[in-house]
Amino acid sequence: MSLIPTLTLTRPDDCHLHLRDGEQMRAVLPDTVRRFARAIVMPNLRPAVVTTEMALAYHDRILAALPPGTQFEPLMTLYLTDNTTSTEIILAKNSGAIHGVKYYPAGATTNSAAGVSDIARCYGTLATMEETGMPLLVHGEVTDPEVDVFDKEKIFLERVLVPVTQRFPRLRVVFEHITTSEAVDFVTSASNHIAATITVHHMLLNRNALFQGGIHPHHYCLPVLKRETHRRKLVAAATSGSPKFFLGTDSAPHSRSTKESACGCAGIYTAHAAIELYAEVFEQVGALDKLEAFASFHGADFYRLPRNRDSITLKKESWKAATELEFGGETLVPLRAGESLGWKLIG
Ligand SMILES: NC(=O)N[C@@H](CC(=O)O)C(=O)O
Ligand SMILES: [Zn+2]
Ligand SMILES: [Zn+2]
Repeated sequence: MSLIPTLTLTRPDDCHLHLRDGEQMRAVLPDTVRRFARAIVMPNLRPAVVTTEMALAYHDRILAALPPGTQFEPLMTLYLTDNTTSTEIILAKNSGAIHGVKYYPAGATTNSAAGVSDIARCYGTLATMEETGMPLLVHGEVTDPEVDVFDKEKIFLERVLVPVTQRFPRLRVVFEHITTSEAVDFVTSASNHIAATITVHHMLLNRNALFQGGIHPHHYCLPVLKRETHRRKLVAAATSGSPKFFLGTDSAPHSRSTKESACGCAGIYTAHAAIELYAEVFEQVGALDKLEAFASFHGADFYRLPRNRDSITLKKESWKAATELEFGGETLVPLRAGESLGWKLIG
């Protein structure tokens, strides 16, 4: 009998993932496929994935890029714009391949220029989403330049999300990559069809990580890292066992040159060690027994998908993350580059 602890889980799903496209997608996809059965794939390509037809074409490009002999189901999303029609929502719903519609406030994050200028313009579309049960996936930050960058999520909640959920009380909503204690409280007390994803980087790092001994572009993402009190609240929510919180890495690859720049891109790459890093967070608070539900059950249940049937196994063994990874002719720097991790994927 081995004395080294192992952890076997139902194979998890990543409910918030950026796969990019082309050669870049081909470079990062194997990391996700090794760990996850399915992922909710974000539509913020250039050009944005605004129609069902574009989403289905992207779906097929992902399948064509899978490493031979592997199984993976991309769960597609549409990119909401001021001009998204109810007809498009119904087409998306009927396709069976599109599982959510992503709301980026215009200018809030990477490739959000084509996003929504004023959510009131989308009320007709939201009504159709409410009727058809199509989830609204939300990047919840205001773009008002007078709002402090660390308050953008909290103010979005007050100004936009609370009013929208009151106006459309049956609308299914995923508040993506939440970072604040206010967001945790809102989701906890909201109705059952309002849920949230939590990234591993927002649970591992507080905002000091941006400035430790100098500026760290590879710790820059949106929403930006928050103070320690918020980090703790996210860990408590993720490990609480509540079905409203589930795994969404928001793994967001950018090349080294676009991150290490005078105006660096937002996004942290975690797909190379995603479930291993979540295991580290859950272990730190003595909640490894809550990891499987958070990673493998709550997201599937929210999206009304069958739970996965196969499993993955992690072993308590130290290994070093690569210092950089190939990224379609360039390189990218993953989280923990060149540093140790305590859990290793073994099958
Ligand atoms: N999270 C990020 O910092 N970046 C994401 C976009 C997003 O999820 O907001 C990206 O596409 O790079
Ligand atoms: Zn986002
Ligand atoms: Zn994202």
